[in-house]
Amino acid sequence: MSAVLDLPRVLIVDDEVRSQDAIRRTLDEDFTVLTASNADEARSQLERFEVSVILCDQRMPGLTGVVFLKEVRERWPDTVRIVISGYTDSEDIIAGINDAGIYQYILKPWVPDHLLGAVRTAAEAQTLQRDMNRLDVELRTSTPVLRQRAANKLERARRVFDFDRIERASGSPLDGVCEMAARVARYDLSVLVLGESGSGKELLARALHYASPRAGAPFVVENCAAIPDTLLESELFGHKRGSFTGAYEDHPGLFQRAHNGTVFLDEIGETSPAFQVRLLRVLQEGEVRPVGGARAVPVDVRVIAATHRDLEQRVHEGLFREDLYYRIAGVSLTVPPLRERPGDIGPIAQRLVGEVGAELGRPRVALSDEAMACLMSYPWPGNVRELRNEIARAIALSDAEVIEAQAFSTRVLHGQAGRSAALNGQGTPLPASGTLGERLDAMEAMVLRETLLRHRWNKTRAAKELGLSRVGLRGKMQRFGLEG
Ligand SMILES: Nc1ncnc2c1ncn2[C@@H]1O[C@H](COP(=O)(O)OP(=O)(O)OP(=O)(O)O)[C@@H](O)[C@H]1O
Repeated sequence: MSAVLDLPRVLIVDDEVRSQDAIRRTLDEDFTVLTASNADEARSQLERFEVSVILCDQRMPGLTGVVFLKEVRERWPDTVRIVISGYTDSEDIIAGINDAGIYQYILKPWVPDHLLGAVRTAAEAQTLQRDMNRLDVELRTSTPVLRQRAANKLERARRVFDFDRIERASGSPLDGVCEMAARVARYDLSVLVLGESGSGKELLARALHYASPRAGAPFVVENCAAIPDTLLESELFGHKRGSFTGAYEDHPGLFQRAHNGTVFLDEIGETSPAFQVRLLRVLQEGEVRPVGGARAVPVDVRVIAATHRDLEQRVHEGLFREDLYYRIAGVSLTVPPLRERPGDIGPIAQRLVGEVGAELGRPRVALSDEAMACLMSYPWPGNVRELRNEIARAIALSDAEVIEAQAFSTRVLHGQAGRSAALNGQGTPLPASGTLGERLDAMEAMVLRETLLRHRWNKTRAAKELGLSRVGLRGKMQRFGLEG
């Protein structure tokens, strides 16, 4: 470990000691570097130290980096997550970008300056988030200068998480939802956000928090479906040292960390009856009793809960406590699924291209008109999250700065096929006129391009799939002007 202990901590998880050393040498001057060779070692480092950034190799003994980082997101949400991977792992990683909340992925062989820059930016992002969480304390206890600084930071956070951050077309059904959320923000009512998975419930809850008088105190998120009951209780209400195996020290719990702020309880509909009783008691009494603790601790939080279920129906079925339902559903807001507001797809896609492009180091990428039309005609069962994943995938798989529709997955192209007579059964646009030879040529060019895209322009693999020799494939690529 580096000698200077007050530098931000970075944890490298890699089973190859030589890679660990190379990364350590790159980061050593700016960070306190910790290392782990496997998930168990990484967990014990995370339990012992506050880690700003975790850099995890995608290939780990027993599990993938992305799977491990999902766990890190749930248990240590403040640690910014970066994955380092080989070229061939990118599909897996793109699929996990949202689930594991990966801040960035870095391809091997990495360039030292690039790696250092990425980790510095990640550490700054973590500091900003942590600062925002501490604003409340600063505002209440510090000198006028510090108070002013804290107020400025809060103003910045308010701008970042403003309702305008929720992209939508003018006249979108979301206008009414945001208006209502902005109105209830100033009153200390509990709010229940309903909507399909990936539709933007958390984004709405965050905007509501930052528009509320509690904005200076933390906004903390717990996904109630992600962890088993007993862990959920200790996550939310805390635990005392020794209260169960693995409880090595006192742990304050999210309700305490969110004191004066907002707790966002995602997927509340998935909680067990036993947990619902405990949560109800906390909300009624305004105090939490850590697992294994004798004393209750007073907490003042606003609860925003969310679910993709019909919670009223679950109450009728006896699966959700009625008294808890009325506690958490002071006001209900519904985020409509993306397919019910197709006008929003365009503005959201534009924003996501900008955001994801910047994250992947491709700030100038844009969508072709045809690609945009393709996105707009797909029903998006996974809502904005699916749209974001699709855009991330297309950017990563395409070398060009203008993303064409062919860079999308066949699922999305296929969705377009269902609604357009000009498309064949593969979802590939066919020329509407021309001789049979010309139309077959156009189709052949599309099949070649689609296959090459999927194999990231690896000619050996594309030729193998198509039953061609490499030379044969190269000849066809030249004929159709395809370049990789
Ligand atoms: N209107 C929007 N404008 C821009 N980004 C959006 C919008 N809606 C959602 N997103 C983005 O889509 C992703 C999913 O949104 P979010 O996490 O808020 O959905 P959710 O409904 O809470 O999902 P889940 O219930 O599965 O947790 C996030 O990256 C979010 O920033």
